[in-house]
Amino acid sequence: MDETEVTTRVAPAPYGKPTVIVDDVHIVYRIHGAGGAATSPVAGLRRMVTGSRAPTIREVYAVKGVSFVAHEGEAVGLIGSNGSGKSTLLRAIAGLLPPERGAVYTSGQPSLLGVNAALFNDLPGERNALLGCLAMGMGRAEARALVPGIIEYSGINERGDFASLPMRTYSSGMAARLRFAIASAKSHEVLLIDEALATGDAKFRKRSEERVKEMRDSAGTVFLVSHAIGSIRETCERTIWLESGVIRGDGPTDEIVREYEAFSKRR
Ligand SMILES: Nc1ncnc2c1ncn2[C@@H]1O[C@H](COP(=O)(O)OP(=O)(O)OP(=O)(O)O)[C@@H](O)[C@H]1O
Repeated sequence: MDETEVTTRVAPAPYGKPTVIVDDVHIVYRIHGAGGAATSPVAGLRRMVTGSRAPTIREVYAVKGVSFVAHEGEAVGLIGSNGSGKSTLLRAIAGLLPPERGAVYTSGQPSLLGVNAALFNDLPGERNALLGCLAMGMGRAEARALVPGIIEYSGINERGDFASLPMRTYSSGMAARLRFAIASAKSHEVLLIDEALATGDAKFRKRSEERVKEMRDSAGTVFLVSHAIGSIRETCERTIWLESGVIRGDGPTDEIVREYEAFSKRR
């Protein structure tokens, strides 16, 4: 494929109604006080001579005119090189980053499950599970009833009673498992998962892949950002490939992954 060509082969699958519409979205980060390129000694000297001031805002154009539609019952993989804009796009879908141009329309409030999902390090896992359920809008009785199942599903107690110990005593994999278990205790219309499964071991990855499929099958829409191409293949029948903030491919996972892998080998 020509490097500038964009592949769009979304099969007319029997999906439900659109849940996420991303319409020509552009995202720009502005870093205040970054000084721009004029921080070199020569630029500094020029500023001394001319009396000009250093620019204080630097812009990073992270997403450049991205458009697509996702539907009920779809699991969509997001792949691409480091810094290609995957997390930025996910945060924009979650409503956490306002687009510079274009718009995102979603049915309901999407839930973003990321590596940084807010859990409290000084509180035990079981307390975090309760708070997580309350934060997702559940009543106290419902949340309490779900906690044992969450702990069981996360598997954090497989090597002792870790649920009653502060989260800071957990390995990063255990924390990731608990985070995923909390998020998946509720069914989401749109669930956005950013590398959250990556630190789990093989057994947990298998289990979380099954859970993603269940959510997709119960008419949710799941987006999965991952460098673990195996997980993308396993859970997503559609994949969007981003490169430098632009969609390079959007279609059946097998085809898009093949093109991405060929591209990665050429680099
Ligand atoms: N908070 C921020 N402020 C400024 N620039 C940012 C910020 N977050 C990301 N960027 C920049 O935006 C671009 C896209 O980053 P993003 O994290 O979305 O990429 P990614 O595809 O998720 O990368 P990775 O695979 O490494 O996680 C990069 O150039 C990055 O440096």
